[in-house]
Amino acid sequence: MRAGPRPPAEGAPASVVAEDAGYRIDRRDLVGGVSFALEPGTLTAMVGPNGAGKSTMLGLLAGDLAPSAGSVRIAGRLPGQWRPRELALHRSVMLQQATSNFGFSVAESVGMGRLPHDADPGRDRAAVEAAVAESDLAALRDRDVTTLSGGEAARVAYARTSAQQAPVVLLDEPTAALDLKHQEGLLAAARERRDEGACVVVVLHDLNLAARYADRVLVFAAGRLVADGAPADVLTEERIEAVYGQRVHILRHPTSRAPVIVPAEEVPGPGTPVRPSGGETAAGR
Ligand SMILES: Nc1ncnc2c1ncn2[C@@H]1O[C@H](COP(=O)(O)OP(=O)(O)OP(=O)(O)O)[C@@H](O)[C@H]1O
Repeated sequence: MRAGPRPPAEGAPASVVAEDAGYRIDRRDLVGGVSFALEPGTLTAMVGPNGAGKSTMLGLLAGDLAPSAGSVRIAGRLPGQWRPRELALHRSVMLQQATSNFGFSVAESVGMGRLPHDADPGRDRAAVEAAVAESDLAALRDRDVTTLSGGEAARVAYARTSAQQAPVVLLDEPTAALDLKHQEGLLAAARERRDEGACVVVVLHDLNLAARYADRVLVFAAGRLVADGAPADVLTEERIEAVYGQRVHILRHPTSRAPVIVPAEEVPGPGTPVRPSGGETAAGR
């Protein structure tokens, strides 16, 4: 059994609240006028085109960036009201560029997620073992982290976040480097954290993963929150085209009925002969 976050008490404050939050650099609003409240026991996906402000928003939620307008509260408190270790116990963050800790093994690197906790060898070991198993890292546990592939390193970064067992879990494109099976595994693990009562926020580019795993989708465009709601309500053909400039069709997943988003443009199928644009083929010469 994991000793994860407990379900919230009745009347507990929302896990994270952004109120008219903004972040400005060089007279440009990277994020502006964003408001939402995320409850414990929910999994929220933040989606939107490159440069829309998702990572900046995650940095604000984490308390790593100070808003230049409005406010962001974690469990009712402003970031400045947390001591660093307390904050690390309360929220875990997986950044987009997870760095490798030179000279450490996979198990040691995952164990770093336990640093904010009071050392309790039994509990720490159990948390690390659970996180190693959850991210399918048993066969790699003694490997030097600097020798890992990109996807393996991302799984270690997620496992470290998971071992932290924080009630707020913030993940920035955690599946970007992962193969199909490990993408599903990671989001299923994130959903388990949600079921244990955590507030999970995940930045995703894959709208199909967002549609299948998220309870709620926040769509960002040009630093603004342009849609907020259940995946089927938010991920419509019109909105995706407007936000991404890409025409899509929305199909339905055969079992879950979740939206399945596919680009509208045809591409040649695998059996389609590729004709040379002109002149002779190499074989015909
Ligand atoms: N330190 C900075 N100085 C200037 N501009 C920045 C800085 N950090 C981010 N930006 C810009 O702010 C915008 C939002 O960046 P952000 O990383 O939040 O976007 P994103 O939605 O996460 O994008 P992606 O999907 O490409 O990861 C981008 O245009 C980016 O170039």
